[in-house]
Amino acid sequence: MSIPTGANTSVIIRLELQKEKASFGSIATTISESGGDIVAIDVVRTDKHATVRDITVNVFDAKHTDLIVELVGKLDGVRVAHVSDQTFLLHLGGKIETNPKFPIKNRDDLSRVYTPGVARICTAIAEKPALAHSLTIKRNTVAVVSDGSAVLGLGNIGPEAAMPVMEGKAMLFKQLAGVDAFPICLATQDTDEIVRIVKSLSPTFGGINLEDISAPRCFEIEQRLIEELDIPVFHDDQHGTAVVILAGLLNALKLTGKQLADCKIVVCGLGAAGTACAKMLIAAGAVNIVGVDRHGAIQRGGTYDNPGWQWFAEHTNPHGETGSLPNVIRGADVFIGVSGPGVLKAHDVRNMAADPIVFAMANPTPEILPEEAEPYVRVMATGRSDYPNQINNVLCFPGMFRGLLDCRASRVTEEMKLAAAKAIASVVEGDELNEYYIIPTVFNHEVAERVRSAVVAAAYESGVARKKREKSN
Ligand SMILES: NC(=O)c1ccc[n+]([C@@H]2O[C@H](COP(=O)([O-])OP(=O)(O)OC[C@H]3O[C@@H](n4cnc5c(N)ncnc54)[C@H](O)[C@@H]3O)[C@@H](O)[C@H]2O)c1
Ligand SMILES: O=C(O)C[C@H](O)C(=O)O
Ligand SMILES: [Mg+2]
Repeated sequence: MSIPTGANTSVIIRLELQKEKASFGSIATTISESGGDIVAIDVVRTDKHATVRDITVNVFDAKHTDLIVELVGKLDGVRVAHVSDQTFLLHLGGKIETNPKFPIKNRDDLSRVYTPGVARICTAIAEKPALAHSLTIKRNTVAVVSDGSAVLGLGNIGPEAAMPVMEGKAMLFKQLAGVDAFPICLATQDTDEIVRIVKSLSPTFGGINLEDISAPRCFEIEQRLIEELDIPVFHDDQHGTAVVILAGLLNALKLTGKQLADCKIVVCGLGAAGTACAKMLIAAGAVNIVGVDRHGAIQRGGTYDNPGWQWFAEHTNPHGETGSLPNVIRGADVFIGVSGPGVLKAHDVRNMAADPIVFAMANPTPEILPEEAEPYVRVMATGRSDYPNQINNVLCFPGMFRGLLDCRASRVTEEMKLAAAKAIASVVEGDELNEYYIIPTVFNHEVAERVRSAVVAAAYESGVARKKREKSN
């Protein structure tokens, strides 16, 4: 397969050009010869002798920007006045805000939304707490809670640095499924304290989306919150990721004609995402999974302190494979990476079975770049939006919570997750399915809607929906 590579971000380079000396042709050539893609040119001002232009250029990273700026700055009659990064610009002041549903226009309105009218609503809820679902934001609002301990693949970068990711998730909740989500980043990584804080916050919310909390603490935090709260709790990096991986794999296997039960699947990175993904694949029928972390493969029958790794020791590696990733990847049909950048090498992919499937999902930098895997791989996916086949939990969490909130489910069930995976896979149908299109894009409106319907149906079947089922005609 041949994979188009994408630029990562765009910068605006402000140039001052001396009309007599500078040639715009040579600027454009310099930028494009150094791999930059000019997407817009705006004239800022111009006079008899000089012109100032903003050139918007798609670039790969900061180093690439520096190279382009250096080369352009050396051209005759050109001065680089300023460089701004579009991604930073769009984060100025954060990405979300609160908006009232209607304006308070007069005293009458004021006395309804606020004192004294609001007191009647408070009293009604105090007498019947279930009314919070109909008379407050609870029924449409989700907390996106992180402690900043496993932010993307960037690691333990802390709560302030986690905020942009959580704000981004909140935007996606709203845009894709109409769910109001609040980013909440906590200044603690203590399990007991996180459980206590989230429980205390829960009256405001209809659901809790845990995000970027590292393994193994994430397992206990999620489990305790599920047991102690009456609203659904969902650790996105575990279950959202597992759902989308299964969806992508079901479709990729259709292309290769292989059966899940016959495949050797190597999962690399046995944290939140890797553990949940292996559990889900086994629930869906996988038999031969080998889990690998930094120290190598998890041994069948071994003893591990980490509860996730202990699960691998009890349920995976049926043939007792040993060694590091280059050893166990031999003959594998599928590689699933949820570890860190650059872990998988091209020669590892060459040693896989025929028609290898590689899901390199570490963010922002995958285990292997598509262009490196290209000569050897049959189906390739990453977690990023700038390559084909984006396998990212954003395909799951908006529709999942839309469904949970719509039927007032008390918790997330295994049946819901499996149904959600099948729903996502079903969006790519028939002839549409090919190596570059195994999974729908984030912008396909069918995705959240199908996931929502699948989750609601599964909630009623398993008896966890608390809203009366609406009669269908
Ligand atoms: N595409 C998606 O939707 C998606 C979803 C969740 C997580 N992820 C990515 O998966 C990665 C892990 O996320 P997580 O939430 O499970 O984090 P985590 O901290 O819970 O687990 C990460 C695990 O990977 C292991 N690891 C790190 N580097 C490794 C290496 N070089 N070789 C082998 N193992 C290694 C760690 O030891 C740890 O066990 C991150 O890069 C994250 O961005 C992607
Ligand atoms: O945030 C993402 O893009 C996906 C995932 O939740 C991750 O942690 O990498
Ligand atoms: Mg995450």
